[in-house]
Amino acid sequence: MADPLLRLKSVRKEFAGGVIGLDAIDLDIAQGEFLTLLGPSGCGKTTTLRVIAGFEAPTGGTVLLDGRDITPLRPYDRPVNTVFQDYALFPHMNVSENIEFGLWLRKIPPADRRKKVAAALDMVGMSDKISARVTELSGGQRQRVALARAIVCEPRMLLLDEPLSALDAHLREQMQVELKRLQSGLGTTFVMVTHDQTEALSISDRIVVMHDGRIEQIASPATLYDRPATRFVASFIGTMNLLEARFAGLSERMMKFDADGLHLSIPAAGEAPGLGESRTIGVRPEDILISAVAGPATTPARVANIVFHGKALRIRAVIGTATEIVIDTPRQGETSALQAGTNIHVYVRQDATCPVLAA
Ligand SMILES: Nc1ncnc2c1ncn2[C@@H]1O[C@H](COP(=O)(O)OP(=O)(O)OP(=O)(O)O)[C@@H](O)[C@H]1O
Repeated sequence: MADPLLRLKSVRKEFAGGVIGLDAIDLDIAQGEFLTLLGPSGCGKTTTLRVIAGFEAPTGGTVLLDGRDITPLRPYDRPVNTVFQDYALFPHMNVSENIEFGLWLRKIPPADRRKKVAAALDMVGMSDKISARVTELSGGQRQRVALARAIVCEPRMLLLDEPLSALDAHLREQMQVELKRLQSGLGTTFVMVTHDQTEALSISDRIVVMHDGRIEQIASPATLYDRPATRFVASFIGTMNLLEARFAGLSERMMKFDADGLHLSIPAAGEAPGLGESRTIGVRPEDILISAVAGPATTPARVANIVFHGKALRIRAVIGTATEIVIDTPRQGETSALQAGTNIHVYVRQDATCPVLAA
């Protein structure tokens, strides 16, 4: 990436008692991107955000903004603003006063303050609530006021810590769309923390998957889904069959693998393993297809159980010696007649992207 807006260079955070919050993180964030920090509880997402904001001083490494070392700067001296999980609005102030507060601190003249407050409220669709008390607002409305307050000072970067976690599922989905629209409209760099992979996949330009204070992979949502680099990422993003497969030879630039009878075909890249050598290969449940009849590429399987998922069925089946696989199949015709114990034939979709996974 040429000249990132923000660069974390070997950033390390060791807390009192020797807990490693961040273990030498390197991360470049581009101007104007929507970047999400994703990972399980305790992986270091919030610590990363707090280090960028300046609330937490790293115990090693540097934070650069536009190439300038901002590591020693206090939060309020950074052109960065944070939207907190609980919104942190001032309950004794009305909507307009909440939004205006930061402008007042920066000694912006009253007429300009009013204009900026009106523009920020307009951006979040809350112009009609300018004089409302924040205690009278719904969760979604408070979230919008918190966003307006954060963008009104035109930060270079907006940091969002689980900003939608207090909202119910329906409103959350609606706010995801609004957040993305707001970010593209402003062209401001957004860095968001979430542990919700669906949210991360639907909203982000790039996702940083974290695990144990380290970065496992940084990629676009589609790349993370199609080509997870490690077992951790593969099992964290969506559902993935992690199959131990033996290399069975090269054919027409494809590497053939056998996973307990299931045939896998992967474009040859790099050095091929030795014959019989084993690799972990990821196969998405929707890439395993069911056939009523046996064919040269199919593998016999026995249905173990079926879970109804609305328009799809999730089938657990057993192949080979005792390998369990998960299959997602549309609910239609013959599949709706399947039940536990049914013998079926399965094969992997030809155009499936089956990543070879690192440990
Ligand atoms: N102030 C602190 N003192 C000691 N340890 C801390 C402190 N803050 C965070 N940690 C530890 O650092 C690690 C990373 O914490 P962090 O809050 O960044 O994780 P997270 O990914 O944001 O988790 P969550 O999704 O639960 O908020 C955890 O092991 C946590 O217990």
